[in-house]
Amino acid sequence: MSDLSASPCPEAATSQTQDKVIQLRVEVDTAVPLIAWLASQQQYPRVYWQGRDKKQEVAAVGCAKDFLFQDNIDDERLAEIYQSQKALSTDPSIRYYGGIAFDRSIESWPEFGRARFILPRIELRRSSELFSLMLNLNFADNDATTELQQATDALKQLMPPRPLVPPYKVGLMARHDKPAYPRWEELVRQVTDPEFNQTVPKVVLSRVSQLEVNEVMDPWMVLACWQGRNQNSFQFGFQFSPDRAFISCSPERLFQRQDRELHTEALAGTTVRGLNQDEDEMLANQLLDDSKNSHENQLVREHIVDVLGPLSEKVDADDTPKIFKLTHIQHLHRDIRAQLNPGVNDFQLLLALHPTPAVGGLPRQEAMHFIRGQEGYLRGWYAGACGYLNKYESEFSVAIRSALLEPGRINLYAGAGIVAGSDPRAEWQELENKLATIISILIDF
Ligand SMILES: C=C(O[C@H]1C=CC=C(C(=O)O)[C@@H]1O)C(=O)O
Ligand SMILES: [Mg+2]
Repeated sequence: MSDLSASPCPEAATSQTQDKVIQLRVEVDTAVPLIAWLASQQQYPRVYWQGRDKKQEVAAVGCAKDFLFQDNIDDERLAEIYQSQKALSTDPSIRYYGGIAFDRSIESWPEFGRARFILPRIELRRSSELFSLMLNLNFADNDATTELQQATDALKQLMPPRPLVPPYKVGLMARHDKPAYPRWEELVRQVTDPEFNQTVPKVVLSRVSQLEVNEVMDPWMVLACWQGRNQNSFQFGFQFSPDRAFISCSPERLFQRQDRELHTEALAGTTVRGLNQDEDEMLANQLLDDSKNSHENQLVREHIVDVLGPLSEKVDADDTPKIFKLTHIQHLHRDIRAQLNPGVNDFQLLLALHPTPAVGGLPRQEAMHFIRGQEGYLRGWYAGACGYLNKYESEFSVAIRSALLEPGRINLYAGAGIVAGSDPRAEWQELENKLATIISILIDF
């Protein structure tokens, strides 16, 4: 790492290229525990990302460029800004990390905004077994001397990784669910009412469970434990200031794009895991045969195929669902692949695909309208889309199984797809099942 701290000089940075945004890289010859490294840094923002296949892992600190859309956001403008930012560099390795809120037409959480993307100042990336340290320089907004001074300062502030304190349970003082059960029951009844359901066949209702705690939790320690107990998921976190962090251990891919090849999926329909292999198998078979759960998944598949059609040369989706297993629950899952039309960009994909009927509903606008008016709390980045983009590849996960950590409070989010045949009690229990992994980490019971 000392190589890099010594190297940023204006000549090295600007002479070889006309690019305004450039990245300097050095290989790191020892394995670094990335979450522990991130937890010991003192700079903000702090970002962590690990893909579901575990091939790519990133910890990033500081920022060389920050796009925050706090009050309002015009999707076309967002796409334009990204296109012009992309034009500032020819380096395929430069990535912007960030997320969009579930509902960009209403207010979102402070700091996170309706959308926020950053070009980190420093990234530590693992690609399979190889580690590298990247320094991003942005000469579009700063003169060379100022930019290099800021970059050098950021490098000097880097700290070595400290071992994370072993898991401990928090002292829980109170828990508040919003909506609480009586309201939940009312909402499920409204959505399953035949007249409503005829025009709006699916609404994904959700709940925030606010845990009042008397300790300061290190979000990165919580994420590291969560990661240890939920291997089959994306893991990511965004902390823009010391007081708030959004972390997620989500099984759901919104999309992965490599050049024009797109992978997405329909993940919806849920049951618990069995206590032994036979019971687990039986539950999986019941899930595959269950009409309510099949309908939940089928609606997602159909919608994704429909919206990808105009953007793609070819779309291909699994006809029958498979089982996708997590630690405490199992889902129905269908793979969907597409060959995109030339020129389709990531923001077009984000806007077309998000929110999928696995987190919003169908028809999208009517379901969103219902959620906005009735759910009774602000989803913010829960069920939003988080990930990274660059010229040739991008990946986004749907930010479910997520938590917002604030001083004295942990907000846990869970939702369930409500369709004809949904029972309020069973769907409430499904929310609980979806929180089982994180609750088992946080609380002694
Ligand atoms: C909305 C969530 O889950 C979605 C993803 C998989 C299964 C789901 C379900 O069976 O209801 C949901 O559509 C959540 O976990 O908050
Ligand atoms: Mg469900």
